[in-house]
Amino acid sequence: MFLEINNIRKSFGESENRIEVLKGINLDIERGEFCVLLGPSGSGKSTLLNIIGGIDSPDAGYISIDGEKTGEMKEKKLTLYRRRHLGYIFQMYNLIPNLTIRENIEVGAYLSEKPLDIKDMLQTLGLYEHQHKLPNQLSGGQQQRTAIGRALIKNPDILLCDEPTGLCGLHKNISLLRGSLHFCSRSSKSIS
Ligand SMILES: Nc1ncnc2c1ncn2[C@@H]1O[C@H](COP(=O)(O)OP(=O)(O)OP(=O)(O)O)[C@@H](O)[C@H]1O
Repeated sequence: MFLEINNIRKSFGESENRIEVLKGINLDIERGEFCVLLGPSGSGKSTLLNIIGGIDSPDAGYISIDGEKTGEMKEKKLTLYRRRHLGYIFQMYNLIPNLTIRENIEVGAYLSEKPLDIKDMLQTLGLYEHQHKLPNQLSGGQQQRTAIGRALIKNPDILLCDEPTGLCGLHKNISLLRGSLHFCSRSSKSIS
C-alpha cells in the first residue's frame, strides 16, 4: 500500500468550543490511484489534506507513505518528504506576489530532483503569454493554474489538490503525471 491513512482523528478548540472534525478516517490508496474526497463545506477535507501533507498533525492515528509513518519522521526528513514527493495545490493558491508567473512555477521546479519542462508547463496551462506578469495582473482561474503548474512541475509522487477546479480540461497534465497518486478534495456543494 503506497498511502495508508489509519484511524486519523483531529479536533480544534477547547472545552465547549471543541469541535471534532475527523473522527477516525481510514483509507488505503495505491500508487497511480486517483481519489476524490467529497464532503460539505467545513467537514474536514482541507484538514485531512494538511495532515497527509505533513502541514498539520493528527491527534491520533497515522499516515504512512510507502511504509514509512510521517509522524515518526524527524523535522528534516519531513521537510525532504514534502519537498521531494509532494505537490500541493492550495485552495487559496498561495502564490508569491512579487514573483512573476514563470518564477512562481519555477519555485516548484527548484524543489524537485526530476522537474518537468517549464516551457511545456506554461504552454499546457495556457500561461505562456502571461509568464512575465505578476499574480495580481491575472484572473482567478489563471492564478489557480499557476498554482497547479507550481505543484505539477515537481512531477511529484503524490499530488494533493484542494478544490482544484482549474484542473478540469487539463488532461494533458494528468497524463504527464501518470504513475503518480492524485488526491483531490471538492465540496459536494460545488459538484451539484
Ligand atoms: N486551525 C483551525 N483552528 C480551528 N478550527 C479549524 C482550524 N482549521 C479548520 N478548522 C475548523 O475545522 C472544520 C473543518 O475545516 P476544513 O477547512 O478542513 O473544512 P473543508 O471540508 O475543507 O471546508 P471547505 O469545503 O469549505 O473548504 C471547520 O469547522 C473549520 O472551522
